[in-house]
Amino acid sequence: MSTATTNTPGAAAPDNRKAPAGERVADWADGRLGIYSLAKANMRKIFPDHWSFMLGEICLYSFIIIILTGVYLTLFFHPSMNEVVYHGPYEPMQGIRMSEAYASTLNISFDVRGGLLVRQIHHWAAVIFLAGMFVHMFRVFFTGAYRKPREINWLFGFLLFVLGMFTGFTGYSLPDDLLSGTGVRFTQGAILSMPVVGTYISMFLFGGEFPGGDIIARFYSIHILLLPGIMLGLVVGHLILVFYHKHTQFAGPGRTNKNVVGMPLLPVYMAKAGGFFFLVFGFISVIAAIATINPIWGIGPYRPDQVSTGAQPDWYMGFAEGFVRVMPGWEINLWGHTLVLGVLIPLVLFGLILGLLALWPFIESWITGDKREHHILDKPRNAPTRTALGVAWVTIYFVMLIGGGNDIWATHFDLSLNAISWFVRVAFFAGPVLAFIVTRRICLGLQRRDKEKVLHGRESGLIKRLPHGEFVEVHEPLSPEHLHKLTAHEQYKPLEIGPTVDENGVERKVSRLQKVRARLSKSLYGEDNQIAKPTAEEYKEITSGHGHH
Ligand code: HEM
Ligand code: HEM
Repeated sequence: MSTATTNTPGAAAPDNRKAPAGERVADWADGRLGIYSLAKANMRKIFPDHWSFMLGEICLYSFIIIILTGVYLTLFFHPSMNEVVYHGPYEPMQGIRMSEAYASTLNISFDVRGGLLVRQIHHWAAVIFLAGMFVHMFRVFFTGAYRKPREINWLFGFLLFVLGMFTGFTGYSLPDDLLSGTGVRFTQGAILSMPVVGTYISMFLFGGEFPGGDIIARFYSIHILLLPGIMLGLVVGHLILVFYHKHTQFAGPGRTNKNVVGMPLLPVYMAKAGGFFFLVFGFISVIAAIATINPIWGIGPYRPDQVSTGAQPDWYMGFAEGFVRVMPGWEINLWGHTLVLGVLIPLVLFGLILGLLALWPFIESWITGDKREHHILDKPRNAPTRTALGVAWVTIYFVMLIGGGNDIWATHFDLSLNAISWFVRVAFFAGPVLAFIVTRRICLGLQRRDKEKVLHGRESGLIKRLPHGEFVEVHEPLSPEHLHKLTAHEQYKPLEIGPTVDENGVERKVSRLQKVRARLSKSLYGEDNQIAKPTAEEYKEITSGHGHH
């Protein structure tokens, strides 16, 4: 601290006694912020390395890019539904009536320096952000990284995914072009289908009858402030928790549930991360510079009496759209009120299917009864039921995405729209079941291959002829490291209810819930769901020469 100095004010200290400038700045900052001890404790934090741990970073960097470009767009975008007549540089729109929001987006695209590029970067980054979150979420799912103690962080992440979807939706609704207006109309239909509260919510949100004059301004506040603000808080919380829990790692020699093997945060990880940020930014900018996204000038301003053909939401909303498109248009009448099941059921299913994923960590730990901490990741093949359930979920998602784009599939592949709707309806039920069975079999097959490798070594491709004429392939033994990786996973033992009568003949009460739990545990994690790992005896027996090629 500066109290140690003997300098009188104004008299410069001799140069050789001065600390380097960097150190003095650091000292100055530390005296006011006290960050030294915090940094010291965390700078050498170890991060394990695996390519799939980059996915969270892609989410982070695309989020930052979205915020940076979003701020630029706010400088020129006018969130107003007031009508104006267009007199800008885009000739085909001359004299056309449109909202100020649409006119200002045309202005951003044609007049503002770098405007079109920034708009495109913002939109492409949003598409990549959500794709990144989707893949990151499934990296976490398939490796079981959501298990204790990371369940809350899974929920934080899940919220980020859902809020990201709605932030994207409010964003692409802002330009008030024909496509975005169609999307808003779709949403109003979904809101109206809610019993009792639907009409009130719609009137409140739109400030009267659709489309009203308020929705763009309201979506604007939600889009640039409310949702990104919450998301920013969640991202910070998410990363603090990643720090606090420490990152998980895949099994390997020397890696246990109690340590982390990897590189220090500073300088190695920070340097990598910094470079990776610019790579992601560069990649998104190149795409934005060469691939048009949302050319709003092509379809004109929104008018409630028109709908554009091939109207598609961004990919992350296609799943919700699919439910509505393929659902039969059922309606029932209850006490003089119409209940639009054709929209209400899709709305409920949308929430249910997403909710199931959010709650999965809790459901799984309830079924397995596993309350231990897990810092070593599972290989997807070693948790066949979980992997198969995840693939079944993804299958529903993508089947519904096909449903959401049924018109595009029909026009591009010359197919009947009805045939596609029927395909999606059948696939909604059959697809996940099929995906579950096939995935589980593949996982078990891979487990069998791992066992085979452990016991008989790696196929070398060398064919040898034995003295009695038989041809055999030479198998090479695995390295100890490889052997460790293939055998480190633990195998679940399903929950047992145990004897219901004790040695004195007293019956123990077992609730129906406990029975269901034990049955689920057995059918999901029982013997049929895993290939027993080779035992040390088996390994010794085979590698000692008998039967070994
Ligand atoms: C704005 C969106 C998100 C950002 C910026 C983000 C960022 C990150 C980062 C940088 C990591 C550490 C590196 C890695 O494992 O990839 C991480 C880990 C994690 N993320 Fe996310 N994430 C986001 C969304 C999600 C979502 C949607 C989920 C799941 C629903 C999720 C769940 C997790 C979990 C459980 C971990 C800990 C994993 C472990 O330690 O192995 N995150 N996240
Ligand atoms: C997760 C966060 C966000 C997502 C997913 C997102 C997504 C989008 C999308 C898809 C659009 C439509 C772009 C187009 O015209 O083609 C948009 C528009 C817009 N966004 Fe965002 N955005 C996010 C955050 C922000 C933030 C933080 C700001 C400002 C601080 C912002 C400002 C704007 C503005 C002003 C527009 C209208 C201009 C235009 O459409 O070109 N956004 N956003």
